[in-house]
Amino acid sequence: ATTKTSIGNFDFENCFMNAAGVYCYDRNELEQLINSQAGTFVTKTATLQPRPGNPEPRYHDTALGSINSMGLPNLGFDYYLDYLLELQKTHPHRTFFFSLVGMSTEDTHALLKKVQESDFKGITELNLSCPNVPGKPQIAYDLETTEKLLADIFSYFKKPLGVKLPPYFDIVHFDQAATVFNKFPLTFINCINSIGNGLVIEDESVVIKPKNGFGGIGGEYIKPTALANVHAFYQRLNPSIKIIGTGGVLTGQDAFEHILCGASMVQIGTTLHKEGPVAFERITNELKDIMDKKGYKTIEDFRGKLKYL
Ligand SMILES: C=Cc1c(C(=O)O)[nH]c(=O)[nH]c1=O
Repeated sequence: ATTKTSIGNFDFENCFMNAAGVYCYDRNELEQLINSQAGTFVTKTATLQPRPGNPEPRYHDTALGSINSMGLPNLGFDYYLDYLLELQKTHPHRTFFFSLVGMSTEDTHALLKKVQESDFKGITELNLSCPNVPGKPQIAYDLETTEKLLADIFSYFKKPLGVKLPPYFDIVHFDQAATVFNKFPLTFINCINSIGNGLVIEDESVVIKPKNGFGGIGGEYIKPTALANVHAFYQRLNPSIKIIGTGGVLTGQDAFEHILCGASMVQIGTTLHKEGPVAFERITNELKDIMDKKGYKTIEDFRGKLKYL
């Protein structure tokens, strides 16, 4: 079996990659992803200026997953663009993802105009779901603002673009969000970002410093919500808009379920943070074993073919 995939006009040798924010802060980490079994990588979400992020401790692993309130620490847009342009010379046959978001609408447009005018040939992931910048709501929970933002963006941005979404929890919200996304030539949507503002307690205390311990939840806790978001949008979106599945992938079986729900690419966050890039080899082999046992040659043999009762 092969776990290769395609998104838009881009082919990838493997349908696994990191989730933005994990193992993608600097060249050192991104190089490890390039040299791993991952089919591609996405950068840490970049802002116009570098950001130190929230006070530490701001990330904590638990038995069933993780909680984080990083606060968008990153080395700044130019750092990541420079590296991505360098990789276009050293790895001309590979396509990488550039995650970004502005701290304001104006910044977001400034960032995307810089990408549009640059020689970047990869895929841009606009993060509409960061839950950890105090005072900043998750953009994609405001569908009116999201529609206006996307309408403005697509008036000038002509390169491949997708959006990173927070989890939705209401069928009507799936309907409303899909109606918005279907209006635009999106290359993909990515479901889901961490489940915002959870709380993890050990003994009598929170485990992270920012926001009195409130943070985005990842890992095993969130797979049912991640699968539901992937499948809800798979059922509703134009087939030209691919779906990246993110959330709760620890094993090949978890990845198999994301693809059954309609995902064309699977991102790994918490498991990558805990296990390191070798996780890609393990999970890829586990998925291939499942496909071989079931007689599936490619992921298209079962993608989206979740059975109902
Ligand atoms: C980009 C900010 C994000 C962060 C963060 O930098 O706090 N954490 C997440 O779980 N998801 C995000 O989208």
